[in-house]
Amino acid sequence: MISLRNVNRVYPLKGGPFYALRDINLDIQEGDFLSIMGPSGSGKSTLLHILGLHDSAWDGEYYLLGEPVHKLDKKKRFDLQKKHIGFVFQSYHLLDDLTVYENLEIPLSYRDTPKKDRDSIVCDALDRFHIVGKKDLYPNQLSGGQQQLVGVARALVAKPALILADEPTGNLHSDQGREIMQLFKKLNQENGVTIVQVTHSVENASYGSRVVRLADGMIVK
Ligand SMILES: Nc1ncnc2c1ncn2[C@@H]1O[C@H](COP(=O)(O)OP(=O)(O)OP(=O)(O)O)[C@@H](O)[C@H]1O
Repeated sequence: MISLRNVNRVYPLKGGPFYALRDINLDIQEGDFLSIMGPSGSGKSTLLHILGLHDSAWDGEYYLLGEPVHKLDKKKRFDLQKKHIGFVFQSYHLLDDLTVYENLEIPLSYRDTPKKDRDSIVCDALDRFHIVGKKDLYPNQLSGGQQQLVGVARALVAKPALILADEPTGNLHSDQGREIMQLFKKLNQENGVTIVQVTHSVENASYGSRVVRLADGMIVK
């Protein structure tokens, strides 16, 4: 599903070029549940942003679902992202001027889901995440943990083939955190959704099927 070849992410700093990622070669198969681990500053989030097509200032080759991302223009990358990727990023904020319900509807509108089908899909998601009572509230009327739950619900609502998660349980209570990890595991095992998560937590990594470790921007064995 994903193949990175000799990917570098370099920041031109005053003291000289800084390699946030150096010569990354990585293959991720459909149905993998991969955890990216490593010390702070090792390049985990940088890698996830490249995989998620949020960042384009890298060099090397990136194939996603057979598409050569390194050759695609901005519009094609955006289409690929909207169609196939769900994000659970702590920094990937909900839209503040939309209600919980409207936030959940967005990924469906990107995928041209007919309006008549959207309502039942959004209601199912609200139900599944126990946030039915919050549907008309705005993100700033929710606690941090509730916002994160809505973020997870939004990432999953359009059934993406690939889920990218950056510390997906960061703001959640341990029970809620376990619930999210179990849901990820279920989506992975029963629906074949490919998941890549960045985590510092050995417990969270144990839900996945393999770990890639980064150190100083390089994959270490
Ligand atoms: N805009 C930038 N300009 C310069 N250097 C940057 C920039 N963004 C990130 N870096 C550097 O790239 C390196 C990797 O950062 P990244 O956020 O990917 O680390 P991380 O492994 O996700 O860390 P953490 O676990 O603390 O979130 C860090 O040394 C960081 O300082």
